[in-house]
Amino acid sequence: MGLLVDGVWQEDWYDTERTGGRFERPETRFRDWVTADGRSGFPAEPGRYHLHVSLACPWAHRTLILRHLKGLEDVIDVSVVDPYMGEGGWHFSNYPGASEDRVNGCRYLHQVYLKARPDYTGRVTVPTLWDKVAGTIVNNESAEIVRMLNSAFDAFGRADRDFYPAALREQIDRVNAFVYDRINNGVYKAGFATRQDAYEEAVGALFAALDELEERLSRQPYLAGDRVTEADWRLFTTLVRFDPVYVGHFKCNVRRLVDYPNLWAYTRQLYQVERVAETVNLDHIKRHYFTSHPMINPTRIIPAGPAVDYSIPHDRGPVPL
Ligand SMILES: N[C@@H](CCC(=O)N[C@@H](CS)C(=O)NCC(=O)O)C(=O)O
Repeated sequence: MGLLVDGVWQEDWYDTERTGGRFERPETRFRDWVTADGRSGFPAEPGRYHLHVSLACPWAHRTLILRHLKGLEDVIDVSVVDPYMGEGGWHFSNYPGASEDRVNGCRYLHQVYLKARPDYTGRVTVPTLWDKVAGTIVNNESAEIVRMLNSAFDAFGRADRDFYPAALREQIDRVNAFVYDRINNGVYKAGFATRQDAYEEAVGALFAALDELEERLSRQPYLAGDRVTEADWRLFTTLVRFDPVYVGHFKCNVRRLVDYPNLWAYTRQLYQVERVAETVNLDHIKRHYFTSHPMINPTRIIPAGPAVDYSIPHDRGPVPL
């Protein structure tokens, strides 16, 4: 666990002392865009871009789901890091489900960052979108990568599927902001808090938000209305980790996902969409969280349960894509 400072790797965790025990997520640094017309300098082309992901990571998981649903598996290839993030940070290995770095042959993800920017200062995170032609990271912000996958590669993928439709953008942006702050990042704010009041603030906001969405999903099928959008996939990757990891490891235990009838059925509904289940690797998910945060789980023991069956039928109907 650590970060790069002026191109040098340092073992260091987030300094929550500075922020009253609160976890504050730093801004991501690589923010260029792949576009269909290439005016950004990064034209969409099959085989040119590569994703470095962790199957454990909810942010990277969003990009894998969009890549799959947009039919881009043969257009954008992927390298998968080992679930254990220890000294040196994320690394590539032959652990089942992980891979080598298929583009640069690096052992550590931080070496990929250094190839892009030799004097880089900042965290070394997944996902990253790598450009093989320019030899650099285009973007390492999942929310933006998801948007690129949704439209920039339409000449090569499922242009008929749109998860950010113009008519719903305002609703999507609004619900994304709420879900990001209170739920996606909310579980991290609870889990990485180092003071009681910071934890209580985060966990209270998290469960108030889940209660609100539980009620919303009793009235409408998806977060932005009648059709599934990126907002749903962004929430899904946190919900699918909730009972196996966040309830215990991040102390988000006021209620479990399975205690929310609508959210639980909705999670199963999204899980059961064509081959989305293949993007969910519970071994990587549990192994990563329980072994990589020794300040939370110093024994690194991975709990045996809970048994959560996402394939149980639900009554919310098939998802129109
Ligand atoms: N804002 C980024 C966050 C990505 C992120 O924090 N990924 C985590 C894994 S779940 C990571 O790589 N953490 C390593 C670190 O913070 O050192 C995004 O959405 O892409």
